[in-house]
Amino acid sequence: MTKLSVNINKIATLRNARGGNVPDLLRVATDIEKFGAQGITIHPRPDERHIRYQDAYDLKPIVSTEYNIEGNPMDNFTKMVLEIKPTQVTLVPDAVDAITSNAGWDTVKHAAYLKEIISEFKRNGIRTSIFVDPTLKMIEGAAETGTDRIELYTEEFAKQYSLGNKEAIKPYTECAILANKLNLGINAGHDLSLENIKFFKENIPNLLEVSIGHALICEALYDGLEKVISEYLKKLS
Ligand SMILES: CC(=O)[C@@H](O)[C@H](O)COP(=O)(O)O
Ligand SMILES: NCC(=O)COP(=O)(O)O
Repeated sequence: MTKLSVNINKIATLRNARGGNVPDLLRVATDIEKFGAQGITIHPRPDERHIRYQDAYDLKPIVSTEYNIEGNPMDNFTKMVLEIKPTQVTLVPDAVDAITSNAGWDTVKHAAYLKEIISEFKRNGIRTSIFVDPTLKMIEGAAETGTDRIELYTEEFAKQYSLGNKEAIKPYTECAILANKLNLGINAGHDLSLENIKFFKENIPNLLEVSIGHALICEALYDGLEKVISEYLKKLS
């Protein structure tokens, strides 16, 4: 089974548009879990344009499934994660002003840095995952860092799949096979959707978790969160 972790960044975007507390992020997180999702993901960014650092703290006692916090491990992010101790931290090499995540780690170039920060999170009982492009060299490098898992960056797959190019799954499958050999757990995310998730899952051996936000919230505008989450769960079972 592959776990569904719902990224609630977009709920915070909507809330922040008016400055009040509608929609209530904590209530939505609770409902998402009630509807069967097995995790909640947030990706606070330095400008706090959607998830605020305070949200990350407020969600801790609310999330009863897996709590996944994503971000670039700059000092204030690392301090926050070490205080909150979520189930998992996913390290993403975002630029401060990135509109959204747009690249995985160079796990070879940043090996020493990643090793150090990963061991610090693991010492504190937090599972680690690092965001990577689907290239074998980056998977080998990831294994050297000591991370528990990788998160395959799926934007290119999603883009090609929507154009009808199913061959685009190939590098992801090859990386997953290697990751399995190297005992790395496999997560995936970015632009996954109801349209592409089943095919992606079927081609990735031992896919442990997907984090999905943008498409899922957009789909929920039409069909509602409960129905959409149950459709994802069916496709991931
Ligand atoms: C790590 C990743 O793939 C991103 O999709 C991210 O978590 C979403 O962030 P935004 O909601 O800020 O685009
Ligand atoms: N890690 C990916 C994530 O949390 C959600 O990405 P997206 O579905 O908003 O593209």
